[in-house]
Amino acid sequence: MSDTSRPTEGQIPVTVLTGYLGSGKTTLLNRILTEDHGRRYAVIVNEFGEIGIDNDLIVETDEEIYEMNNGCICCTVRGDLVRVVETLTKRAGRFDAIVVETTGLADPVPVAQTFFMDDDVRARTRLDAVVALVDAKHIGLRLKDSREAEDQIAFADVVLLNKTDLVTAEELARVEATVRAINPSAVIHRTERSAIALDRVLGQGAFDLKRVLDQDPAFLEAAAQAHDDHVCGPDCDHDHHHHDHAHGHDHHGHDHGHHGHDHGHHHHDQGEVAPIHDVTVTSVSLRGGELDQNRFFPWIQNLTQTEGPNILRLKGIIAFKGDPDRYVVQGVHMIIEGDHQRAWRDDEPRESRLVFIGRDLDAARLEAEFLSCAAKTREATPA
Ligand SMILES: Nc1nc2c(ncn2[C@@H]2O[C@H](COP(=O)(O)OP(=O)(O)OP(=O)(O)O)[C@@H](O)[C@H]2O)c(=O)[nH]1
Repeated sequence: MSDTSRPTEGQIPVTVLTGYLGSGKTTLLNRILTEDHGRRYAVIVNEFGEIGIDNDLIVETDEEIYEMNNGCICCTVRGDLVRVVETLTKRAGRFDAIVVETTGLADPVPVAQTFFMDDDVRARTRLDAVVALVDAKHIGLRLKDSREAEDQIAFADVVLLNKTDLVTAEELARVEATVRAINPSAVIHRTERSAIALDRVLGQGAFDLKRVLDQDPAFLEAAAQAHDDHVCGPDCDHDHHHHDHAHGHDHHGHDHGHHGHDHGHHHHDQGEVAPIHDVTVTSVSLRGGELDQNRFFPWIQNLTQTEGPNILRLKGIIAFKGDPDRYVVQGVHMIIEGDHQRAWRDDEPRESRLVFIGRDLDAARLEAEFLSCAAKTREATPA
């Protein structure tokens, strides 16, 4: 391990959680926030769909949670990340460590660089480990169509090979061999529902700057360069080393209702620079009032069976008419699950929110069908 990555007294350890959409990051985060480990975590969450569902899916906690929704953590809001971390480090003593949950489409490299690009941040924090969640069931598909999925695994210090319940032993062995081929040095743990002794994930001292520099000698230079433009502006080409995927889809097209994703990765608007994300992925955010469960469930089940391959992720908080509890629905491709969460509070509107993230999403159709699940308001009384 190099000197630069050696922990020194007073540096706050930072764990970066990465992994593709729906791989189990929030599930792990919730374990970190609820298990009785005697440590306090400050959490920074960056999400992709824009109507703030992720924050609602994190367990209620006394820990400090910072939501960053105005773009993707690995590019446009990196300056914000520096500021949040700076703020946190000034409050050192109130927590023991920082956990950063990135969006499923983020490249962990620029997020990691953040902890080296600013002198203050660098002096006060220590990147402990980049932990990648891998969805054992869907990673095969993802590696075919998404560069991000591979980059996330390649850069990880610790990999949780998750959702082992959804694959056979043979499939799992194949997936593990694939992960190993992408990243020969990561520690790999097999998990179900992200269940793991947290001391195998946190406090690892696993981020190895020397290994990173061996693979990418420009890592720290790129970090310094990123510091110059700080908010990673349009000319941000600091570290897009292997983001060479083509784009060309109109990913504004699905901007819908209450802001579709509009993701904020529009480096290409300025010309030459390749986008650092898979811009064929878009999101559709929907809002409505109370829904009728007899309409909603058949619709969403049918939709995920027919459109599943294009739906990378769906998440929703639904208000069913007559139901005192919030209902959370989540899906990854054709696998969908739902559960009651907690009672609606008197001071919150009984509103239903649903976000789809995927490819070729038909926003108009999704919205029309979603709205047609609305619970009927009181029958009109005949005059
Ligand atoms: N069957 C099964 N489902 C899992 C497992 N781990 C997580 N899930 C489910 O997969 C879905 C996605 O899990 P999350 O923890 O929200 O995934 P995430 O990586 O935070 O998702 P994004 O924030 O959208 O990228 C949820 O419905 C989880 O309950 C697992 O090991 N097995």
